[in-house]
Amino acid sequence: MSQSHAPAPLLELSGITLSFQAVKAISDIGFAVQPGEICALIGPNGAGKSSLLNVINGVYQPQQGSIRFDGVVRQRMNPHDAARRGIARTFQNIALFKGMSVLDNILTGRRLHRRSTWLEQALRLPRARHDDDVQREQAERVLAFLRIQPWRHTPVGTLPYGLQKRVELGRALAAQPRLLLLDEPMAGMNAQEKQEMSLFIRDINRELGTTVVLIEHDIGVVLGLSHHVVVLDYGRKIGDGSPEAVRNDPQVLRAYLGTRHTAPHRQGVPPG
Ligand SMILES: Nc1ncnc2c1ncn2[C@@H]1O[C@H](COP(=O)(O)OP(=O)(O)OP(=O)(O)O)[C@@H](O)[C@H]1O
Repeated sequence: MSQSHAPAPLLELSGITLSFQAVKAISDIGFAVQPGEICALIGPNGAGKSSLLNVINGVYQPQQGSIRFDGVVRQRMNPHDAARRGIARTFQNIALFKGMSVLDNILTGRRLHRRSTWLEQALRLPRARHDDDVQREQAERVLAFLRIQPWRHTPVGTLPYGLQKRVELGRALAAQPRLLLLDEPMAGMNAQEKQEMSLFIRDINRELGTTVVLIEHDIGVVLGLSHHVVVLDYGRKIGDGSPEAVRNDPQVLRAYLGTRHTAPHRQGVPPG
């Protein structure tokens, strides 16, 4: 007798509830992210999207619920543990070292992969020098992948906004994550920059096999890029499915798509 087994989700949230004193940011939310998918979290301002990313990478501890990542269930995890287990993220407001070069910012994403001790580094021992070479080589790969080599020695703060967002993506990518959390990676970009960023995210997903959870307000981008969409409204999940299913869900249309944000088909990347 043959049995078919669906692959285990890489990430599974169940019953997540998070309150900030009187404000219930997230109420009883559960969903699963399959390995290799791009999952978009959408919803109006204040719906709880960023809070949910902060729960996934351990910045916030939910009062209820559990998170299973890569088969291990946990109630509590700090961002350092999350990073060690393969979860990297970018932030809504760029969080780079503005005075440092692009390369040095990317290298900060390699911190967890260093094998030499601080003493070996301070004494410039051969092991530390070898470690530097390895990290630098990996950083150069990221620069090439995101086509930001021409700016490798440029201080990040002097770059245009769209490039800074790309460097932030690069720093997260340098950690070689299994799960990449992107908080509004295209916020504030013009149509061409959004298109470029969408294509980089797609390449990361397809070529490197990285699973992605992203928050995005531009519905055209979301529908063109993602395999799976989760819709939040007032801290509750009101939709969960393929982009086609979600786009036709009357409850979602009522709460979100038809009213407060860009209509479908207006912008975004062409279908894959
Ligand atoms: N640190 C905090 N302290 C108190 N309340 C918070 C905190 N963070 C978020 N909230 C509240 O939780 C709710 C959800 O906020 P959250 O930022 O997660 O929403 P969002 O969907 O990401 O919104 P946006 O699209 O505007 O970024 C909001 O009512 C917000 O005011």
